[in-house]
Amino acid sequence: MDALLSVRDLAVHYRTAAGPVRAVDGASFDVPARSIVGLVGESGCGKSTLGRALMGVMPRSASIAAGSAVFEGRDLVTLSAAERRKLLWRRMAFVPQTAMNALDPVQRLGAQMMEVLVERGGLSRPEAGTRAAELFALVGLDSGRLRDWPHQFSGGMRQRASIALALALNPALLIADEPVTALDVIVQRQILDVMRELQARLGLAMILVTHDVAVVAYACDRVVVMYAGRVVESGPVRAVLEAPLHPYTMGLMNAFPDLERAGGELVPIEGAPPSLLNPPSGCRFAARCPFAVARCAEDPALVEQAPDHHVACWRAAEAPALRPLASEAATWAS
Ligand SMILES: Nc1ncnc2c1ncn2[C@@H]1O[C@H](COP(=O)(O)OP(=O)(O)OP(=O)(O)O)[C@@H](O)[C@H]1O
Repeated sequence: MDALLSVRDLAVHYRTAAGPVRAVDGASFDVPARSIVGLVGESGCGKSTLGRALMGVMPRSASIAAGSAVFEGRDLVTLSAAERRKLLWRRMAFVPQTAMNALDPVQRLGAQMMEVLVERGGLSRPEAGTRAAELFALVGLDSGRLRDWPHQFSGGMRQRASIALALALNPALLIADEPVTALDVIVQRQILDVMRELQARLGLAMILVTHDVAVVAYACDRVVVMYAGRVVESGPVRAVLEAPLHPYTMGLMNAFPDLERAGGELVPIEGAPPSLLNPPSGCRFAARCPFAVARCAEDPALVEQAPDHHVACWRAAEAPALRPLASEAATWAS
C-alpha cells in the first residue's frame, strides 16, 4: 500500500506520580496518501494522545516509549526537534480540539493568517494577502471576513478558519482532533463536507480523531478503532462499519445516531474503558464484552483477518454470527 504515514507498535506514556499511564500501548496502522482516516474510540482510549504524539505536540510529561511512525519515509520518533519543527505546518498540520485553541482571540483572523504565511512560509506580504484570501475561499469563508476577530465568528466559521490556518503552507497530512464535536449536526455536516472537498481538491491525507462513529461513517475512507490504548480493528470504512469484526466496533455502531438520519435504538456499551495506569492483561475489552470467553485472558494480536481488514479478537472468525446478537440491546445489558 502506498502509505504516507506508517505507525508501528507506537507506545506513548505519561509520567505521573502513580506511575506511567500507558495512553497509547502498541498502536499500528497506515494512512495512505489522499485518504481520510478516522481514529475512533471512547473518551480515554488514547486517540488525542496518539494524534498529538504524531504531531510532536505533547505535554512535557508525555514521551514516546516505543515504536515508529514513518512519515514520507522518515521516522518521526527519531527525528530531532529541529527537523520536526521543519515538518510542522509545511508537511503536517494540526487542527486542535477546539478551534479557539488554534485562533488567537486578540488578533484579527487576517493578521493570524499573514503571520503564518509570512513568518513561517516566507511569503511576501502581497503574496500572503492573496494566499489568505484563497485559503478563506477554500474553506467557504468570504475573504472580507479576514478583517474580523475570532469572536465575531460562529463555532462553525471558527472551525473553518482554523482549518484554513492549518492548510496555509500546503501540508500533505492534516491531523484534526474532534473537529466537529462542539457543533450541531447541520454544522458538523458542513464542516465534514469542507474537509472532504479539501481532501479531494488538494489531494491531502487527513487523520480525523473522533469519538463518534457516525462522523467516521460520513467523512472517512478508512477507520482505526482504538480501545484502551490499542488498535482493535482497522480497514476501509465500508468493510469495517458494514461488517465489523470486533465486538467493540459492533458496540460503537449501536451507540451513535446516524448523521444523516435519525431513528434506530441507541444502545450504550455498559461500563467504561479501563485505567491505563494498570491496564488489564489479555484482551482489554473482555470485561465489557458480551462475547468474552476463557481465551480472552490472553492478548489477541492485531491480524489481517480479511484483505486490508485488521482485527485483534480471538473470535473474529465468528463475527458474522456475533453481529446479529450485537445489534440487540439485551446482549449489552449486564
Ligand atoms: N497529561 C496527562 N497526564 C496523565 N495522563 C493523561 C494525560 N492526558 C491524558 N491522560 C490519560 O491518557 C489516556 C488517554 O487519554 P486521551 O486524551 O489520549 O484519550 P482520548 O481517547 O483522546 O479521550 P478524549 O476524547 O477524552 O480526549 C487516558 O487514560 C487519560 O486519562
